[in-house]
Amino acid sequence: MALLDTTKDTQGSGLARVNPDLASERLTASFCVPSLTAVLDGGAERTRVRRAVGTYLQGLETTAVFDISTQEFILNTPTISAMKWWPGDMGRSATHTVVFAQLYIHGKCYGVHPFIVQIRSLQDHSPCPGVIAGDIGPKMNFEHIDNGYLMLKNVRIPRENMLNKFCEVQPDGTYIRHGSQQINYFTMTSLRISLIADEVILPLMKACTIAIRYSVVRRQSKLKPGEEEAKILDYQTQQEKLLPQLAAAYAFHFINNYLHELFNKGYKEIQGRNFALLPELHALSSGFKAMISQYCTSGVDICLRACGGHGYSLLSGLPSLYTKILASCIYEGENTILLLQTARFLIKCFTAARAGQPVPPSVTYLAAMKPRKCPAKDKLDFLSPDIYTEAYQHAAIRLISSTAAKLQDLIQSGAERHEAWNQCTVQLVQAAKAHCHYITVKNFVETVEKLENTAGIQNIMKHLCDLFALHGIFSNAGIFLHDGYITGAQMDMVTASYLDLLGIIRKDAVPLVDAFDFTDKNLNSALGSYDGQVYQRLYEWAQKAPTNKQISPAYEKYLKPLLHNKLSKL
Ligand SMILES: CCCCCCC/C=C/C(=O)SCCNC(=O)CCNC(=O)[C@H](O)C(C)(C)COP(=O)(O)OP(=O)(O)OC[C@H]1O[C@@H](n2cnc3c(N)ncnc32)[C@H](O)[C@@H]1OP(=O)(O)O
Ligand SMILES: Cc1cc2nc3c(=O)[nH]c(=O)nc-3n(C[C@H](O)[C@H](O)[C@H](O)COP(=O)(O)OP(=O)(O)OC[C@H]3O[C@@H](n4cnc5c(N)ncnc54)[C@H](O)[C@@H]3O)c2cc1C
Repeated sequence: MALLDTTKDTQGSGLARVNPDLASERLTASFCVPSLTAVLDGGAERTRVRRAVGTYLQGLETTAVFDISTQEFILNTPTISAMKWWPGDMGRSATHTVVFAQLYIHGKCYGVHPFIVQIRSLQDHSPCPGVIAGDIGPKMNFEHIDNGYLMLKNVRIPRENMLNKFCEVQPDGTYIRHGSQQINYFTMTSLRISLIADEVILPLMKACTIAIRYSVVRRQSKLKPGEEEAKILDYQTQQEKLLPQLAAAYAFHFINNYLHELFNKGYKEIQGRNFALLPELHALSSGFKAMISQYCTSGVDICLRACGGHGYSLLSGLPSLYTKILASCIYEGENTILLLQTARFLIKCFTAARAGQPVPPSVTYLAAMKPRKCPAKDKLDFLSPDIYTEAYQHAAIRLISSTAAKLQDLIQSGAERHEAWNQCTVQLVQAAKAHCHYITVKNFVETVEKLENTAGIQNIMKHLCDLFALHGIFSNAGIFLHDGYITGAQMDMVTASYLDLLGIIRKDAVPLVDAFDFTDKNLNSALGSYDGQVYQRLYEWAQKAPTNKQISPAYEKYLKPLLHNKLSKL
């Protein structure tokens, strides 16, 4: 299946002529767009689940008390502050929902478990007895989804309504668990991974497509006196805004494939009741959901600003991409919380690795004692994947090990573990990000190596990989300079190679976004259509605004009297 429908939808717009700027960009491509699209299409399958939970799961206050006499659970939400807020489709549509609640049997709490609860009548859609549910009101975006609130008052559900694949309550109240407690959180892991492609990477790909196509149509000022106005993408600063975002979109597409592979493997194991992969899967899905959503959200923001005034128009399609993707930094686990989960795993693995114990594959590098200095001698050395991958690995190890040492020191000087942890959280977040950045670069390099049979594609992907890696070093220079692993002189080499790459990738920028294969309908942007007819489309779409179809109501009431001198001059 293609990433998206492949037909370019220029029909219906009445604007079939392709802008010559875009046509020339495509003619000079260094690779074949359909071949690259085919490479991108090798992505993993996606699933989508919806259900209801919030940040501090352990602290959930809604209870499900087992009543042996009736073989039912009785669900209660004790206070307004404990009310569930946000679940999608629950405000006005859903008849049933999965509620996470603390399970109580004979007065003993067994922790958070999922229960199917009917919330509305199947006859007239009215709330079931004891159910208080409604829509949470206006939001920044997501107006198409009725996010809801829910409170339960003595709602009774049959024993069978507890989702019992891994835990069950028998009729006599005996509680049986078939796996780890954490398996109850698995739907979150699954959703975190499955939303990355559609809700996070795709919006960045769309934003890049819009901004890059627009940037070869938009001409402003002159690069050389006497010449015509330059395409804005020919300015180095514009390239430096957009091309790293493009490289990131590719990097994340490939890491998404990596995550899906890991997930499929883990899922298979879990079906066979082997939960060993769960901690690594949780750490990687949390870290990558956070890192990618943060990166892509600022990427979309950069694309919007890079389009100047027209970017701010809703007709560009960019504002709605931004307000939607921003939510991905919050839902399905707020990003800081998730990075701290990754950090928790990293600290444990670091301690184990340094003690010579086995650790999961993604963190075996923590056992390595690495050279203290970057061996690069000139700027071309920084186009060597070994050189920059080592630099990322070194930075991740340094941040993880120094934070582990700080944590240890605080505890040894008498701080309680939770207090020491809180005093390290800023650095823990930084360490988790460095780990994810390192894995992303390493995975990009490995993906490029595997493209050996398609030399043209491999070549351009290598440039993008180099750009992604060097952009990360250039824009986080302090992390690499901190302990002298990279020197100031070497950082100048990084900068030089990084800037060279912008010029190289610039000529392939349009075909690189064409390869994402979005239809015009899908982009819904006056700036980003395939044919590049930006100004005609903007004009046409602006005409359709209701405000252009009627005389301003303010005219009769205010303007006309003013213009006809009938209002007081005071
Ligand atoms: C078209 C539109 C599409 C958009 C759709 C948007 C849909 C959005 C849906 C939602 O937002 S649903 C709500 C999502 N809510 C969350 O994600 C809540 C976030 N909170 C949590 O995930 C957890 O509670 C927590 C904060 C990670 C837990 O922290 P805490 O430290 O309190 O841990 P415990 O609960 O005690 O867990 C201890 C133990 O378990 C490990 N663990 C936590 N989560 C998982 C997991 N998913 N898988 C495996 N293991 C997990 C945790 O790391 C601890 O491990 P140890 O260190 O003790 O070994
Ligand atoms: C568009 C959208 C759709 C949603 N859809 C659903 C849905 O379908 N189902 C559903 O159940 N929920 C849904 N949610 C809710 C969402 O899952 C939560 O909003 C999210 O998990 C964050 O939790 P919170 O709102 O309690 O934030 P909080 O936890 O209150 O976070 C606020 C701030 O406190 C910080 N913070 C909190 N705890 C800690 C800590 N321990 N250490 C350090 N800092 C901390 C956070 O980093 C953040 O900066 C949706 C939310 C949105 C925006």
